Amino acid sequence: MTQNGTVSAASEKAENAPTEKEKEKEKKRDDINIEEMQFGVWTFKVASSAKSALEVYRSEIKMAYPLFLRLFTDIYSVSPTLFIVFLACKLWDGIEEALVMHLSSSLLRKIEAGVISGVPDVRGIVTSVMLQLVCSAVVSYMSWHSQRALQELETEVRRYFELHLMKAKLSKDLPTSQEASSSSDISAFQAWRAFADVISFFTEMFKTASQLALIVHLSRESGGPLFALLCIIKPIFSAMTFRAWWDKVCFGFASNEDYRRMMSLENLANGGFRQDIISHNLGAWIIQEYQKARKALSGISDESFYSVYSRRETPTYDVIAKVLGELPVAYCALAMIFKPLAFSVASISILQQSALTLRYSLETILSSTEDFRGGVHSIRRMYEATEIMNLMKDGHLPYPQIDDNEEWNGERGMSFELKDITFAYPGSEKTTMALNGISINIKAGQLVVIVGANGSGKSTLIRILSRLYDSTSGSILIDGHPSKDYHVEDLHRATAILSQESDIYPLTLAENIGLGCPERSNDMALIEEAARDGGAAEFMSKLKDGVQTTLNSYHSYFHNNLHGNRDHPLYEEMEKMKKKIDISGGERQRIVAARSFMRFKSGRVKFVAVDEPSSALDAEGELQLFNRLLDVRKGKTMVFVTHRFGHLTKHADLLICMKDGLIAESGTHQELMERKGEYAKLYDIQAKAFIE
Ligand SMILES: Nc1ncnc2c1ncn2[C@@H]1O[C@H](COP(=O)(O)OP(=O)(O)OP(=O)(O)O)[C@@H](O)[C@H]1O
Repeated sequence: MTQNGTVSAASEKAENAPTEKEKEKEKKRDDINIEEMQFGVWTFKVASSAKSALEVYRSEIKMAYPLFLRLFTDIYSVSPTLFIVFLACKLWDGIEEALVMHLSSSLLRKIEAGVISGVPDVRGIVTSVMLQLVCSAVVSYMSWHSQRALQELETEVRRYFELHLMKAKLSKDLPTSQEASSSSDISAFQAWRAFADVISFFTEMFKTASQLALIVHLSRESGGPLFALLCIIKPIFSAMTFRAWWDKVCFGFASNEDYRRMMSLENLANGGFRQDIISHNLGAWIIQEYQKARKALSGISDESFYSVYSRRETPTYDVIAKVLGELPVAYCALAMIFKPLAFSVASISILQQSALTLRYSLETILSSTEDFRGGVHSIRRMYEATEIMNLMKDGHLPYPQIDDNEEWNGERGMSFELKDITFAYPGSEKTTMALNGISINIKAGQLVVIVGANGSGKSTLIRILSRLYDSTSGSILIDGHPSKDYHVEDLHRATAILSQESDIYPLTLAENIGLGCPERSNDMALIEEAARDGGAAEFMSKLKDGVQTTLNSYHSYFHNNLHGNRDHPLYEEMEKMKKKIDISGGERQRIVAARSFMRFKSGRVKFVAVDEPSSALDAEGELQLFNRLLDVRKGKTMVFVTHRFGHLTKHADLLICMKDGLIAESGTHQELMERKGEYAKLYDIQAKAFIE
């Protein structure tokens, strides 16, 4: 007893002990200070790190390094040549300005010397001019190449990541796709932008370094490093003192009640409430309440939070920054006074220009650190999106276990044994389970009808049987083996789901039906047969393009100067493109039903799950659909979920009546009617509707 107690206490302690991940998260939290500030109607929460800015950058770059390596390797693999050309162009971009300036400076000096001495160095000037011309030609040539390489690489990279992201999305199972953490809105374009931002950041760094080197070189005889320092002092000062929100981790919200009331009233006036405002005469009341709130707000700023946050209370910083910006000029002037021979007008002008360019580059770097961080974050999200692990574990057994063809053509459907099944939807905030202890046996080839009130768990049970979800607890045997042991794809291949949730794909109607059996999706004869079985053939024959009609077809177009020119042939063409073809709800359900009949043509289906697929069908259409489904039931287990079960009761081997996630009753129609319980009640309500 004592021993047991000790063991269980120890294991409980171990269970409650924080994991490495939790510890790391906790440590990160400890490193963050959150400061709350109030600006006008806004409350700001600004996070700052307990670490120094340098430490934060260092750790961010360290963490980003493997990501860069991976991204660069991926992009290199997409197109090595383009990648190298692109990097070479960016490298050139980094030194181009410094080189051009260096050449200009050398030419200017020679010209100046010629002007002063009256004897120009013709050879030197001609060489410098030639060099400058060659350099300009190379700059234009490289810039053209850079643009082309950029566009071509962008197209290639976007296609590559689009495919990767699409593959990742398509391989997610249903529970995983419903997890908030698995839903990523990252697109291939964003991934490219992130790459471009990161590269631009590094290019700008390189540019700054090369300009800095040029300045040190140009002013080497007159205290180069000091001059270089004076050039960068202003942007560094501005970056350190400017209160900008974009490089902060912050969260701001309108906390002033009067302001929020004003905004709600404005939304009421602007939103889609016209009918109520007119019929209830709300106009005057809205204006009166708005004015009241406005008055209460008087004296409190409701400017955008971006501008109130970055506004300075005193001009001190601006004055200091301006003065610091003039330091390079002051330095040149002083140096000229004390060391007149060390300077020429040309070198001063070049130094001035270099100082300005350097300052601009530095400011660009400092203001784009957030873009850089954003880029790293997007790259991380993109790789995470392609690496989500499915929540449902795949099994190792093929399905069906019996591999002789006779069984496939055959006599048996799928059998199910469910024991104590409970299920809650991933992320659901409900306090009750969707299924709450279901035990039931469905024999191979049986026809089962599930009835019950809204929300009683019928569709959920169908989803569990079809292995779209795994149960939270309990066990399911399919053909005698635990369902989790089978390959999920094999089970899905052996299952046909005809559900209220299925809809029309943005493809041709023929493809909509043909995709029930992708291997035979081009077989028009089969598609037409499936269309007849699903009751879709007749209405499709009346469409102008018949089975080749596409609903919700993808269109992308642009126009210019066409508005107000309605007689223009291009306007008519554009309008034609805008027109949409639509079909009724019942016709949609017929196409979806035809898709299921197409699925049966694969000859592999052993389980048919029919979940209320006839809600929009007319009475005749519904009867025909059920009869055609019954006609193909040989070799298949069929489970129907329906509120209108009258047609099916006489065919059903088993009726299940559900209530609050539980099986309230099960048995044959006769047995359940005799019991006079929930099923009998539902049946009588339907029957009475016809008698009375
Ligand atoms: N995707 C989902 N996420 C979270 N909860 C869900 C989801 N789908 C259904 N539920 C909840 O699970 C419970 C069972 O729903 P289910 O759809 O199985 O009921 P049903 O008997 O088929 O209802 P109906 O007759 O209205 O189709 C309900 O409480 C419902 O709100």
